[in-house]
Amino acid sequence: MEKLKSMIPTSIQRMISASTVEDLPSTCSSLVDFFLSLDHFHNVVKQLSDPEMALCRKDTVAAMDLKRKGNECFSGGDYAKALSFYSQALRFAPMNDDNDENRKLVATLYANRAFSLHKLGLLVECIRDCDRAVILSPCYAKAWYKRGRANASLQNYEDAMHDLNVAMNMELSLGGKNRIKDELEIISNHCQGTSGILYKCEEKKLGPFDGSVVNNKGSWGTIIRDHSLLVFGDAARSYESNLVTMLESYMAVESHVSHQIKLQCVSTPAKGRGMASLSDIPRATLIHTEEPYAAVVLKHCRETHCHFCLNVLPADTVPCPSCTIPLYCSQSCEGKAGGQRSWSRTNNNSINGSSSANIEGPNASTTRFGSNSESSVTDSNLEGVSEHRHECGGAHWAAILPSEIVLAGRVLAKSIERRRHSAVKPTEALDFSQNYARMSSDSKLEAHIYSSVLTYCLQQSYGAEFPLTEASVSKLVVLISQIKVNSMAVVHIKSQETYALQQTGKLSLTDDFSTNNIEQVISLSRWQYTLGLLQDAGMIGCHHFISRRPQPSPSYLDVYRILKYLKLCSGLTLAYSARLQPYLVSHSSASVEYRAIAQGTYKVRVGQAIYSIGSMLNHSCQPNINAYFLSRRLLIRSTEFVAAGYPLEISYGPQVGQWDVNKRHNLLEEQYSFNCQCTGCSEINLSDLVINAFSCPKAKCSGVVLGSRNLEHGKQEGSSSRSVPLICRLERPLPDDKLQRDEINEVAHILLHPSDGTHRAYPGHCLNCGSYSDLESSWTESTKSWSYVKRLTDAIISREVSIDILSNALKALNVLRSTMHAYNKDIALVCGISFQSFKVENTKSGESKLVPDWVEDNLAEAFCLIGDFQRALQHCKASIEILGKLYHEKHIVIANELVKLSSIQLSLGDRASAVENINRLKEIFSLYYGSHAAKIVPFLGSLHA
Ligand SMILES: C[S@@+](CC[C@H](N)C(=O)[O-])C[C@H]1O[C@@H](n2cnc3c(N)ncnc32)[C@H](O)[C@@H]1O
Repeated sequence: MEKLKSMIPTSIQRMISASTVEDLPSTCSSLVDFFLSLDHFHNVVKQLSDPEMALCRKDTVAAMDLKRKGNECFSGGDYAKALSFYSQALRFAPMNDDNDENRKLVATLYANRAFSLHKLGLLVECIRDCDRAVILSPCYAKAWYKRGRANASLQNYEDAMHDLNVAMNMELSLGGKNRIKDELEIISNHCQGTSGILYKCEEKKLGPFDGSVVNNKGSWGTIIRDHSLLVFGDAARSYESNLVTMLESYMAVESHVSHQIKLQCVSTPAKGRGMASLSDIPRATLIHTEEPYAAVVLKHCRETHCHFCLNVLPADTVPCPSCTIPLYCSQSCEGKAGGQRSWSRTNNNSINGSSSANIEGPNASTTRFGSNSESSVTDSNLEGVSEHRHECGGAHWAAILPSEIVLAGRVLAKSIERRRHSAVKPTEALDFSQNYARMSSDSKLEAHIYSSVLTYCLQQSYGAEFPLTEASVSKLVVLISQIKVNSMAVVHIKSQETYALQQTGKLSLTDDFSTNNIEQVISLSRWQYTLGLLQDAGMIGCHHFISRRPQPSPSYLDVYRILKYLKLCSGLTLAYSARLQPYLVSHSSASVEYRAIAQGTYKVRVGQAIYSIGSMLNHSCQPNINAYFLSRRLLIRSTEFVAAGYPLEISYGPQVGQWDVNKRHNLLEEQYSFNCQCTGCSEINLSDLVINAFSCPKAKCSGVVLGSRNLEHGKQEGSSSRSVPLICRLERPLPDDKLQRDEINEVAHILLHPSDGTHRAYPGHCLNCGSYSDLESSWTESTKSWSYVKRLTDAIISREVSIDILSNALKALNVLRSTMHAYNKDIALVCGISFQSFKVENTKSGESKLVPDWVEDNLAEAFCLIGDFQRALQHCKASIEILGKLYHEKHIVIANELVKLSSIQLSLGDRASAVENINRLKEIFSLYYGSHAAKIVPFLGSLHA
């Protein structure tokens, strides 16, 4: 694209740079004329849209080669790698209905993958792959046999007997028949011996990593099907009861949208249209939910998240039938996304009157065990329109162009298809605002280029319905600018935890164990399975796991790696960390202490989507509603009481307390091209005053010393025609502290009306007592101190925290405390804030990338890492205290800190305080997520003292 851009004549570039929406017909016309006469343009679009030149075409040779590699790995015992090769092979394998050879190849690949999944203990996934294999090849004995084995391990004896009987009938070899007979006998004996309820696995036959339950004590196993979890024994019971308790405790909070709440579109001069409710809304009310008009997975999640529902992919991914790019979590999602050609939808599973009529077909609404996504994606959003069909068939433009351009293509394709189906005008559903005039020259030019290219690509699917004319290109330019303003990032919540291991004061954990590939293999059921395994079988499970690793004698480091590898959910980790301790001590030369510290949640952007109502919500740096997502479904919940008619506003990212007003404005201007007019920005509030402020040099004075930057904002506000704003809004009382409301009001008055009073706000002077502070030297000192903090950050990231680095950081903290104001946000971060906030950086390719804004670089974290939980506790408390001043007391940031605090308290055996904090954090999580808190923050259910 860069080359194409550089070839555009300067005159056209200038014209585009100065254009408004009204000029688009002429700018697009000039550009289209130029492109049509340019060979390079024709080459580019041909490469992008011609299926014959596509890089993502199906390829039998590649599929066969990958299958061979998979077989080699399987024979060599590397099942994780084998799984990965078979999945790759499936992506390349042609899946057209009319070719028996292709059908056979795909069936074999699913069956082979099922064998690998079985070896890895992923039984539910194994069954799903067997289902797929028998749909394609109903007489495939191997697939029936493997499904029978997996069903037996899951205690589905009836299904297991049925599958094995079918396999027996189809198996041709005598040896094979005998093996199946043996299996049938074992199952039948177990069923008789246990009345078909209790199944004692024989470790010899069904070893832990032969895909069966490690349960050599003969204890109970449980499967919680509706949550797609596989938990065994005590783990299952405790998980189940926690889940029930959690769900019960949230019953009080409604779990569906209140019918009384009717939203209406309102308009204000400052922000344009927005949404408000016709009636009062109590806090924590679910106000609205909706499926996207169109959505797209972000590029960095393509290999890890379902391209339709956006959930994390399981190990048994389903590829697109017609190209090699999209991956789905199930055939149901694949069917909804709608590639060009799919396998026949007939269910061939009625062989021998099969009772296992659970074979997943795209028409089936759920699989037997349910996939995490199935239940959350409704059919109502489909309206007969498939999202991927126009991109499919082998052309790779959708894989190359930036996500927001692909999203624009999807929106347009949907409107064309809707028109085909119901005579709706293509523009009718797209009544969104745009900010074209405020876009930078570069963005305008890029929008023009991408629109021309996309028009050409879409033309391949829609021909005369979307011809390559300036009208089409201009429509797309507007659409792209609408998407820039109105699309929402689909964000999923993740939890995180730190493992702490102490060995003679210094911690040195260089993690050479690459988890990346394996992580993709591990699904939730696998974590739970292994967790159940560890808990149920105690250390035996751990031994088994470790014995699979190359090291002859497992050490504490192995356990650390395993925990990291498994990414166990923090609460449960806490629960069984005590069990690991004796193991760790007995297996390492030095005394080792192990603790797990829950770190709360952080957000990950997985997709970009357009919502009919959600995209109309305006922004506020002090939002009164929370937007969150289940799969790709948007949910809106009030986080405070909102009076009828009062605007409902989400945060597009920045919030009061997180950044000062200037930073917030810059970000909103850069990313969304508007100048924020929210209440949080038009009022002066405590956190904006102190967030970057210095302390008063006079002892015992808690006044604020502002730098010139803080004052600049005040002057800006003062120069506007606004009157002195009310500082303390009714619904948001400031914390009752030394800095009283009167004082804030007074400061605001001074800032906004400098000539009115006797006081003047000068940089470097305390607003309370007027004492002068040398900000120049404060800056120098604090800059030096930050460098020590930075070193601590690096040490934590590399897991190499030494006493020296830590003590220097502590000294730096003291300096910072004496120069910066007590409520300075950065000090809170140093003290112990652990939430990871992410900012979006735009790379050169125009694709957004997530980078950590502030990693867990703090003292509480560092003290956890070296095992000094007492001091970690102090710093964590200090952090919460400061954050309490900057945010309102029920802010999600506080909840995240409380997770860590209660986790440390549990580690220290202070149960009473932990319970108090756990209750506080649960209250906050339920305010933000209501009845979905248990689903979104799964560790809540198990975080109990
Ligand atoms: C997603 S749209 C919201 C709906 C939009 N107001 C409309 O009329 O269609 C985002 C746009 O609304 C306006 N907007 C939203 N929040 C704002 C705020 N806090 N201050 C000023 N303008 C805002 C900006 O023009 C922004 O580009």
